[in-house]
Order: sequence, then structure tokens, then C-alpha cells
Amino acid sequence: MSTEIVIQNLDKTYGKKQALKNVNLTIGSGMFGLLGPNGAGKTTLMKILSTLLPKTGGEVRICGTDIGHSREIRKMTGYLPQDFSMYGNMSSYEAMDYLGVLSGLPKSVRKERIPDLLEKVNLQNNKRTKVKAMSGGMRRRLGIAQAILHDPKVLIVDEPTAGLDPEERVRFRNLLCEIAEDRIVILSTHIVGDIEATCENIGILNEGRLIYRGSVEGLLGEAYGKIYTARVSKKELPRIKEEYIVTGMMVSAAHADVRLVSEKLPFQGAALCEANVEDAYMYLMQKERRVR
Ligand SMILES: Nc1ncnc2c1ncn2[C@@H]1O[C@H](COP(=O)(O)OP(=O)(O)OP(=O)(O)O)[C@@H](O)[C@H]1O
Repeated sequence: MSTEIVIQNLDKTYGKKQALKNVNLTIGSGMFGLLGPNGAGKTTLMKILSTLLPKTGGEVRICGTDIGHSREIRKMTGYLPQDFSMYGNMSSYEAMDYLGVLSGLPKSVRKERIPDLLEKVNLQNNKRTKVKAMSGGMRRRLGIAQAILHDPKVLIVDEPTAGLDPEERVRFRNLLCEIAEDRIVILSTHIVGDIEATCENIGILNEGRLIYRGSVEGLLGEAYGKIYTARVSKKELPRIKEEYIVTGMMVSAAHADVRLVSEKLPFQGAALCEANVEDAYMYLMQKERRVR
């Protein structure tokens, strides 16, 4: 059985609102990043993959099984939602054990897996810590442990690093990468840096349409020759911000160093530079807005 998600012509409407429009995507094992602005449809797509929402049209198969077989699909998938909160008055071990019971895992399996998983997410010394006494980062790591308690082939994580401090963010990202060694991990985020650091392949959604699917390398290629840096006077800055998408800016007392998106040389003195993922994302978004 292949570890693969195949999405064909997927549509989702909420009343009159079309949240996903003819999405076609194949996701293989490893880390897959899902990017897009607010309201692009990321959560909708993830909830459909986790069988928490029905689709309106199209087909989805996870490891060969149609998404309509929700019982089998739930065995194969783990989901960490955006607003994950777990039984605050329980200790981390008790909460995991309780969720294990709800998933129908026998006691012997729970006894073996829970300590292993708490160790994997570096909470082995917090077995007795109440969930409500944990930091945001610890709670997110516990969320991952519960999402993989039944050993799913697919882990779906919705904006997991928002609000985490840099150290916790890096720790969390590394944990996801480890988990992705033998699974599909889908990571949805607004934070381009998280994708850049961890994902080989990505999809970008905008207003329900998939506007990019492929490798991070390929995305950088899209913006090749379109990103410039320039040192400009502070007086010129408002005009430049008005005319171009500025992806970076450092302002000092005397001048400003800007990074901007432009199809051709924007003005004398600007120099081409290598695109990073954020530049390429901004370029693609700008292109999309112009086309539509
Ligand atoms: N239950 C619902 N009823 C009606 N419209 C909805 C519902 N859920 C989502 N939508 C709409 O569908 C679109 C996609 O929403 P979704 O939450 O999937 O986007 P998102 O990319 O996850 O956004 P964010 O990054 O802000 O979480 C939005 O326009 C949203 O307002």
C-alpha cells in the first residue's frame, strides 16, 4: 500500500461560499507544507482530509482508501487542530491514556506507547504535570503525541507554531521532521520560515485555488530574476512601497535598504538578488492578483 494522498477535482462549498475550487494534488511521504493567506482554504482542506468535514465534489484517496470510508481513514490519520486544548485538569499521561481509550487502544498498547511517545516529544519528565500548567509549546508537543498515539500514516497539523517562542518553534519543527521520516506530515502555516526550514514540497492556496504545487526549489525558480535589492533615500520610500511589493526593509538614519519584487529593473541602482521562499511567495501572490 503506497503512502500517498491523491486529491482530484476537490470542491467544497459552505452555502454560497466556495472554499475549495477544483483542487488537484498528490502528496507523498515526508513533510508537505501548505501555505496561503487567511481564508485561503487550508483548514477546510485539512478537515476534509481528516474526515471532519464532508467534501462537496471530487475525489480523495488516502493510501488507496477513499475518504468516504471514514472509519478506516481515521485509523490512518492524526489531526492536530489550530485550537487544540486538552483536558486541563488531567496530567499529560492521564490525558493521553484517556484519548487512547477513546480511540479504542487496548491497555497493553497504551502502557507501551504512551511513555515512548512522551519521550519522543520530550515530555518524559512531565508525565504528572497538569495540562493546564504546561507552556504553549509543551501543550503543542503533547498535542502531537496524542495525534500519533494510534500510529497513523498521515499526520495533519494546522498552524502549530503560532505563538511559540523561537526555541520552542525550532524544537517543534524538528519533532515534525522526525515524525515525517516514515509518514506523511502536512503542515499548514502562515509562517514561511517554517516551510523553508522543513518541507521539500509545498502547495499554495489562494481563495480556494491551488496556485502552486511542487518543490520549494521550483517555487524559488518562479521568482528567479524578479527580486531586487536597493539602497534608497528615506524620502523615496513611500513611493517605492506604493509601486512595488517590498519584501524586506532596513531603515537607518540616513537611508533605507529595501528588497522588492519587480518583473524588470525597477530603477537605476537596484541589483538582482537571489529569491528566498518569502520573496517567491509574495511574487506569486502579486502575479495571481494581477491575473484575476
Ligand atoms: N463553517 C463555515 N461556514 C461558512 N464559511 C466558512 C466556514 N468555514 C470556513 N468558511 C470560509 O471558507 C473560506 C476558507 O476558510 P478556511 O478556514 O479553510 O481558510 P484558512 O486558509 O484555514 O484560513 P486561516 O489561515 O485564516 O485559518 C473562508 O472564506 C472562510 O470564511
